[in-house]
Amino acid sequence: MSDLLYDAAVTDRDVAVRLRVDEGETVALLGPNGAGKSTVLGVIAGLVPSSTGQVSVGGRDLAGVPPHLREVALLAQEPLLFPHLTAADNVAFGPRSRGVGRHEARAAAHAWLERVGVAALAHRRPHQLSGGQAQRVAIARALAAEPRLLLLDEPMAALDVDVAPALRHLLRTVLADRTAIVVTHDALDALLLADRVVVVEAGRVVEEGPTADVLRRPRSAFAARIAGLNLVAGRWDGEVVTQGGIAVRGLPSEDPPGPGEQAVAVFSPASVSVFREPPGGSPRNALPATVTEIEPLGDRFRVRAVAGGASQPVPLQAEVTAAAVAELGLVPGDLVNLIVKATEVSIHGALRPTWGPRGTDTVGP
Ligand SMILES: Nc1ncnc2c1ncn2[C@@H]1O[C@H](COP(=O)(O)OP(=O)(O)OP(=O)(O)O)[C@@H](O)[C@H]1O
Repeated sequence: MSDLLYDAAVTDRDVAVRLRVDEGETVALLGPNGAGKSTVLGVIAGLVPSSTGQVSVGGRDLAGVPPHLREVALLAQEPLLFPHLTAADNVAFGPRSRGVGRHEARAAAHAWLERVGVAALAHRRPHQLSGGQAQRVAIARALAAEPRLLLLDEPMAALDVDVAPALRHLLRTVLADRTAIVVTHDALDALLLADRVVVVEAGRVVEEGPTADVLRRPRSAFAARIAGLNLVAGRWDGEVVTQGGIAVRGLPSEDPPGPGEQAVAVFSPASVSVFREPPGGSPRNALPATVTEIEPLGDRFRVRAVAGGASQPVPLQAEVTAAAVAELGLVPGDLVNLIVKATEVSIHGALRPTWGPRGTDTVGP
């Protein structure tokens, strides 16, 4: 069932977008600067007036509904906490404004702070928190309001790279069963947080689809710039093993899969080289595959190939120099070995329901 139906235009910004988010689904909104992503979130949250169209959440038309009555919470890049309130009071603010009693609101605030890992900081004010801690408090505050729809506007953009992985892990857990839209410039965020991707360019939707499909075979210029990743899904057994028996070693991320659990190996085509023969005794991954397509990509070539045979195909791609293509004399149909170092492969536990439950080799719907 659809939870958000959005079909609205903001004429003076030339942003006209149609968007649907189903109950429990997380959609990543991708696009270049100025594409209109924040405008869409602003319209949903009631902060930017739309010129025409309609927005409904849970079947309720939001026309004329003030922001605080929309059951929508917006988490911005900057935590935007109330500076004069403690972390706990910031989080209790939502329940309090819904009429929840002081005692109960405090208890709820502490439970949320606990859940996001900063219960020990409940009495601090925002200026006594690091960027990552403040963003955790902001997540707790957004969730404590019990929104029907959660909007996240590049929630990790303002954070140091070393705190982003832990926060991404937290968001994965938080978003697993929630209706949400996350604006991001990061392919990995889209992959790990979202079921579906909608790409906006110059105020219009140019592409949408299941995250893994869009990232693997992007059709819009923007998606192509951030994506084109190799994704191999399977069972975790010290390496990711597909149903077809392909095994990929790599570095487990902050979300390591448990033994026997579903996992996904992610690596860039640029880290893959193509050989006719497998290099003997090498610690690298060597994936036998059949070349399906060779396309020019600026001064390089993208070699598309399929590993795992016809019954369990795993599409893969390598980005190689023109010299390498010429030297190997590559043509579609050739049998090759795709070589990638384990250190270039990141391994993630497959939490999202779109990954794995059907036991498929490839990531997809
Ligand atoms: N407050 C505003 N008043 C008028 N026009 C605005 C305002 N904010 C943004 N715009 C314009 O609306 C269009 C969409 O901007 P928006 O901020 O929604 O894009 P975005 O995709 O969120 O970009 P970014 O990735 O840079 O945050 C742009 O042309 C922008 O210049």
